[in-house]
Amino acid sequence: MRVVFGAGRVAELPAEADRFGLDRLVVVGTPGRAEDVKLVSTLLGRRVAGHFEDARMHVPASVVRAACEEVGRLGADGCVAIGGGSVIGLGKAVARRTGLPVIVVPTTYSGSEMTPIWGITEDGRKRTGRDIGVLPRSVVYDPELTRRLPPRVSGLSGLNAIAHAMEALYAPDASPVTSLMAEEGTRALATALPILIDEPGDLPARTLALRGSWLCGLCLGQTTMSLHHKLCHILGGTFDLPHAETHSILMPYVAAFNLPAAPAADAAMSRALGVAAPASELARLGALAGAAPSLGELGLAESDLDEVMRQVFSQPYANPRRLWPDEVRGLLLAALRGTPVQASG
Ligand SMILES: NC(=O)C1=CN([C@@H]2O[C@H](COP(=O)(O)OP(=O)(O)OC[C@H]3O[C@@H](n4cnc5c(N)ncnc54)[C@H](O)[C@@H]3O)[C@@H](O)[C@H]2O)C=CC1
Ligand SMILES: O=C(O)/C=C\C(=O)CC(=O)O
Repeated sequence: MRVVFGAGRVAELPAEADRFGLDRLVVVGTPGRAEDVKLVSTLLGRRVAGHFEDARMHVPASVVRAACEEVGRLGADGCVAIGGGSVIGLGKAVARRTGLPVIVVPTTYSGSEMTPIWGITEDGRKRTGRDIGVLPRSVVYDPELTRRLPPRVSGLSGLNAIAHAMEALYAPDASPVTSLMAEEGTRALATALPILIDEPGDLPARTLALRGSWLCGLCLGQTTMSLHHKLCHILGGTFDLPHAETHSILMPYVAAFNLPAAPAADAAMSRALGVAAPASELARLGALAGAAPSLGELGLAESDLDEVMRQVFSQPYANPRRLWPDEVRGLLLAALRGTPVQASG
């Protein structure tokens, strides 16, 4: 995978397309972000065969089918996806179905561009998998493009990236390299996000945050995720809760639950966040970003927890602390009610 990183470097997109011999590209975007699609289309000029601007969160299968039909109708030889994790996810899903390459220009901090993980939602279930074929051929990170990203989207998607790092630190297949990336990615985002919430146009902080999401995304792609990602996956796929906000609300509870069972991860998170109690700091950052105070505020009901629990325990899952149903339900209830997170962890 190639990475082009730096302010103004989106101008190198045509050279990236030429490097792979792509000259019938479909530009993929999301409703409300027509200006991004226009910018990329203008840069790519004659290499653009058409557009598909209907990417949605959690990548509904119906949208994937529609995008693939359009790609086929246009005789495209690849896609350029510009946007957040939802757009990148659609680009990957199209790559998986058509075998065509995708080039990605990320504009949030989800980290998806760095992973071979695809996800598709159908009939109230989100399926995910790993396939090296969906990994973007080239990723163009340009902090200039993120200067008008709203503070809330910056904060919540940045916390989603920190969640990748936290779970990478206690992953069963963590390595010294993934742990270094996780700690440094967390430090970069935890430093940049409060600045961006106050000053969204701050270019050095934008650059630092993109660097952090690059590192955290790599961690996600290279390790096995645990309870936190499992819960968010279920809450997003089955209950349609918003992805990054769900991560932001739940992460402090999972940190308080898991980190005491993973001392090295706990120490790394403490160093990266510059505090003794990472869980409380993650809760503070979530509130600063504008996350709702509880999963209940997002619409999750206590009666939904039976289904969440059924799915969590439907197959074995990696986790540093043994999972007992009453403890997992207790964690979920606390997050659902917005009970103040325990200072431990
Ligand atoms: N497969 C993987 O490795 C991963 C996948 N994901 C997936 O990514 C999705 C969530 O991604 P997010 O980026 O959090 O959300 P998103 O892609 O839905 O974007 C959030 C909002 O930000 C807006 N936005 C994007 N760029 C903007 C800009 N430059 N200026 C102003 N507004 C802008 C979008 O229009 C949207 O309203 C989920 O579907 C999740 O499953 C997330 C992480 C990793
Ligand atoms: O949950 C995450 O942030 C990481 C992976 C995914 O979102 C994959 C997916 O569900 O699309």
